[in-house]
Amino acid sequence: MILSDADILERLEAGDLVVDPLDDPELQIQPASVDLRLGREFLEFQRTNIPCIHPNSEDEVDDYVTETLVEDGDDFILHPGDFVLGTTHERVEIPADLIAHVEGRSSLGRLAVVVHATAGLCDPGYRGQITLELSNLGSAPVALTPGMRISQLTFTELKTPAERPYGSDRGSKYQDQDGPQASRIQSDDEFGGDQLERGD
Ligand SMILES: Nc1ccn([C@H]2C[C@H](O)[C@@H](COP(=O)(O)OP(=O)(O)OP(=O)(O)O)O2)c(=O)n1
Repeated sequence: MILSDADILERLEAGDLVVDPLDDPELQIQPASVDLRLGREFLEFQRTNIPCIHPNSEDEVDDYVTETLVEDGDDFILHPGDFVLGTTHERVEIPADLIAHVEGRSSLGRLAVVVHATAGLCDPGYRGQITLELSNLGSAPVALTPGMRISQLTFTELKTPAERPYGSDRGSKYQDQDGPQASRIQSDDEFGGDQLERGD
């Protein structure tokens, strides 16, 4: 079951679902979603000196990105073909019996701005800001202004609460992230590895 505006408000008031700060609930709470605003930090991949990003490399992906902080009154210009990481201004806490989906807003989609290139799921138990995978599929640069409503979160109730919510497990490498977080895929190995053995 997907939560409606009334359900979302009820869960926010109960305090187990958190969207913080929610400065303008009337504007941000939509019929079945919550609009989230763009934060001011961005991570961009350096285009030089990267031989290849290898998930099994010892190098952290953080070594390959540069951070930009957009000052008050400034915009971040997303050029055609660019891919950058941004962040929601809001921090969320998803209770164990809900899963949240990060969706783009139609108004930005119509400008060819995609908010999550692939991953758009916030696990039950997840806490933190949400890293946005921003790309511009169009042919015109688009100005992104910190504070603009950039994405929306929908919430689906699980049949039963997760037994091992995000954060209780040995993975959970993005729990409590603050600002855009580059991929930590390299730490997959220490959590059991994703490689097949010969004969698998
Ligand atoms: N666009 C997104 C999608 C997800 N998340 C956050 C919320 C998720 O609960 C958490 C982990 O997402 P995934 O499970 O998709 O990521 P991984 O499987 O790579 O990480 P892990 O091994 O930690 O589960 O990251 C985010 O910040 N931005």
